Amino acid sequence: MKIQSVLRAIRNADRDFDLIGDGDKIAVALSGGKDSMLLFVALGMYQKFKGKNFELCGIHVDVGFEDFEHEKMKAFAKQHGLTLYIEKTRIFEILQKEQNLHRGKIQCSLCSTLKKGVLFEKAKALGCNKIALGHHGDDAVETLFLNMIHGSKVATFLPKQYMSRMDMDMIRPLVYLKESEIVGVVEENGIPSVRRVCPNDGFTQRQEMKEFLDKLYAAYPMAHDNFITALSNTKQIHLWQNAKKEKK
Ligand SMILES: Nc1ncnc2c1ncn2[C@@H]1O[C@H](COP(=O)(O)OP(=O)(O)OP(=O)(O)O)[C@@H](O)[C@H]1O
Repeated sequence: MKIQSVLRAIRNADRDFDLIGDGDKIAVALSGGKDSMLLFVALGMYQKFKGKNFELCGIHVDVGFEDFEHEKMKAFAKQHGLTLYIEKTRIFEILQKEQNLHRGKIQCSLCSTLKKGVLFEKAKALGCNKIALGHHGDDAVETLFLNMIHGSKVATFLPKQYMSRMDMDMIRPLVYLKESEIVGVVEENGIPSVRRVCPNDGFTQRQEMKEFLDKLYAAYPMAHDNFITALSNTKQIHLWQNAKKEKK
């Protein structure tokens, strides 16, 4: 896939979900992974589209892992003329505390909450009104299945979500892309990603779900596009109306 196709996918998501407006100041949440690195450069290019007047910067929350390749990330931002802020934290130290461990493992949910707090605060301090995350279509489908399995709910994250507590929108401009398309485009365009250093990496429920869905797509290839399309097919939702439960 060419970078132009990524820009088209971003433009379509922007049009369909009203992601980016005139005068926005957007902070890309940069993990260093392929998705957010691609999002950062692609939004830098999208700024040059006609009628797109918004400011852009990147924020990386440094969790405190040893061996994280900050220099690679900084060099990448510099090469593309993008402004990057790195927020140093002691999140990893907090995660490793005995009382915060779950069955001897650090908790992804706590890590995510702490990172989000730092991210929002920095974005607010910089005067940003939107935070852009690197989630894509496959992430949305995985979230849907994880919510059904573990939370008895048919729900996934939204392409645009207003966070009232912080008075800030979270936007996900890559929702129309699949992970395989992102892998292709970052390879073709030499977009780097940092080495993964989180000890939980590869051992999460999300990773299991990814592997489960890959098997399902191998058996039913059409399911891949259909699942993503189904997420916005709101006219065709048929769920049970339980009058007694709804009264509660
Ligand atoms: N340390 C961080 N600092 C800033 N943003 C982050 C950080 N970690 C995650 N994010 C944001 O949250 C999104 C989802 O997080 P997740 O942990 O799934 O990302 P990842 O798979 O490690 O990397 P990526 O999605 O960038 O390939 C990222 O795309 C990024 O926008």
